[in-house]
Amino acid sequence: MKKIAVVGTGYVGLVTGVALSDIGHNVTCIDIDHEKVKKMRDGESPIYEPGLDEVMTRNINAGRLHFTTSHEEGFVGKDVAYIAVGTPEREDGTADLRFIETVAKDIAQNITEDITVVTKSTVPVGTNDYIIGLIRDNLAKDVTVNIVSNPEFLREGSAVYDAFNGDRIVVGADSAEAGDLIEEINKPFGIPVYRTDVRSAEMIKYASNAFLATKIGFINEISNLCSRLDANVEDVAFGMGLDGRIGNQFLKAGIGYGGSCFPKDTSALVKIAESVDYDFELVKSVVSSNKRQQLVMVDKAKDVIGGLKGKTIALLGLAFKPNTDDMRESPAIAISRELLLAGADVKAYDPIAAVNAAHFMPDGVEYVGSKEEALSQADAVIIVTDWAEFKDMELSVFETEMAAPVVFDGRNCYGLEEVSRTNIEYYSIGRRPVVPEKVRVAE
Ligand SMILES: NC(=O)C1=CN([C@@H]2O[C@H](COP(=O)(O)OP(=O)(O)OC[C@H]3O[C@@H](n4cnc5c(N)ncnc54)[C@H](O)[C@@H]3O)[C@@H](O)[C@H]2O)C=CC1
Ligand SMILES: O=C(O)[C@H]1O[C@H](OP(=O)(O)OP(=O)(O)OC[C@H]2O[C@@H](n3ccc(=O)[nH]c3=O)[C@H](O)[C@@H]2O)[C@H](O)[C@@H](O)[C@@H]1O
Repeated sequence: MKKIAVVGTGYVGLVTGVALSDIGHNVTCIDIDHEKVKKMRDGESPIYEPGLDEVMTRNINAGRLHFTTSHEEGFVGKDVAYIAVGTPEREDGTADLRFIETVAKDIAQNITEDITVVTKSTVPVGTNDYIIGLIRDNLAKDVTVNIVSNPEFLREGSAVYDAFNGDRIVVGADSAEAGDLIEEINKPFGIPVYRTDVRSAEMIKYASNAFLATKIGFINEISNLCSRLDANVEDVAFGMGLDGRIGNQFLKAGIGYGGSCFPKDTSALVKIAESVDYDFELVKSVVSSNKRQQLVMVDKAKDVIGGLKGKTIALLGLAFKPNTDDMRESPAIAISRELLLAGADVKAYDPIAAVNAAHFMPDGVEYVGSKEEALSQADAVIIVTDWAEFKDMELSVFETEMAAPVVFDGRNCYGLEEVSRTNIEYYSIGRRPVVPEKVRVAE
């Protein structure tokens, strides 16, 4: 059992702290946000993440999980300090290391004995070298500090599951002793540990996210061809995925990826490349392809319903993916902006993310409390997020609530056969449209 501090209690820090306490370590999570810390002390997670409250409460009650806003208190007597603060995108696309730098100085000023610092945050190659220098230069006491890069691969919405069932744990260390310590700490997870040097570990994180983003971007481009060539992207992806070299994951075509990581990490990788005079053309085109993809359903709606001015468009789902309240870089933002710009009224519903959404979405969007309310009086609906509430609902809801249901499904939630048995005019990603007989006749 080790004594561990985790700095930053966002999606990564909180889940890391909770998981490390669950395997027996004594963990103190530090955050500067007093509101968050108050909630967490009461066993309430400040983020929506399935299963998190339960594991959190279990470990608080067992006396292994603590929360504080005080760096002084948080670092005292710790063997290890994990850094899990944000590294958001700057205006120019580079990663903003401000929060990391502050934490490095806080660590230097407050540690009382030898410590290993572990960087969980996603940081450009070379950052760990810079951070350890910053810590050593600012030390208040004569102690030894080592650094380990331990990038995180969890997905939002399944973060707790991923923490206990990841494919690998990457430990990048230039000091064998520090690497051994972090490997030992993680042993109870039973997840394979891959040891490498610090810089390679930093690159593994960016390369993994950029690769997954490329895979999504690729199938999205294929879906746009399928639409034009009357092929079915779901069948194409399935057929491709049967090849073990390709694999069937991350081949779901849709309205582009969003979230706090793929967009910022692809931009940062382009900038990392530029910093060493390399033009990373492939990732640059993934970034621009994704921006275009986020608007494919809006473009389709413009064509199909004859312009958007004065039309009411319902949005089902706002979060960038289901099972999260995270709105960062959600396609819903670009979609709403474009709809409003074209003169449409936008009525939006999300089962969980609506409160958060208001901070990210353009002004002028009306938020409603149910899918029925969003659909009633709408001229058309765009499905943005594939929440189970939408995927599993009876299609008759569209017919009951809308006078003439026109559905633009950005997540391919429904089978074409099933839709064909209804009166819904239906457009999805990379599949043929379904237009009921009476609409065709009227046209
Ligand atoms: N969100 C995700 O799914 C994943 C994120 N990552 C990476 O992990 C890092 C963290 O991401 P998130 O958890 O999404 O961030 P977040 O933005 O949700 O949380 C960051 C937290 O750090 C706190 N904080 C900021 N400065 C602090 C300081 N000086 N002392 C203590 N607390 C401080 C903030 O109050 C906030 O609660 C980023 O580098 C991100 O790229 C990596 C894998 C998955
Ligand atoms: O670095 C990170 O923050 C994390 O980024 C992603 O996780 P996350 O963004 O939480 O969610 P994903 O499930 O990867 O989905 C990202 C976006 O891609 C979209 N997506 C995903 C898969 C797919 O086949 N098609 C597709 O359009 C989703 O709808 C969503 O908008 C990675 O999957 C994690 O491994 C990584 O740790």
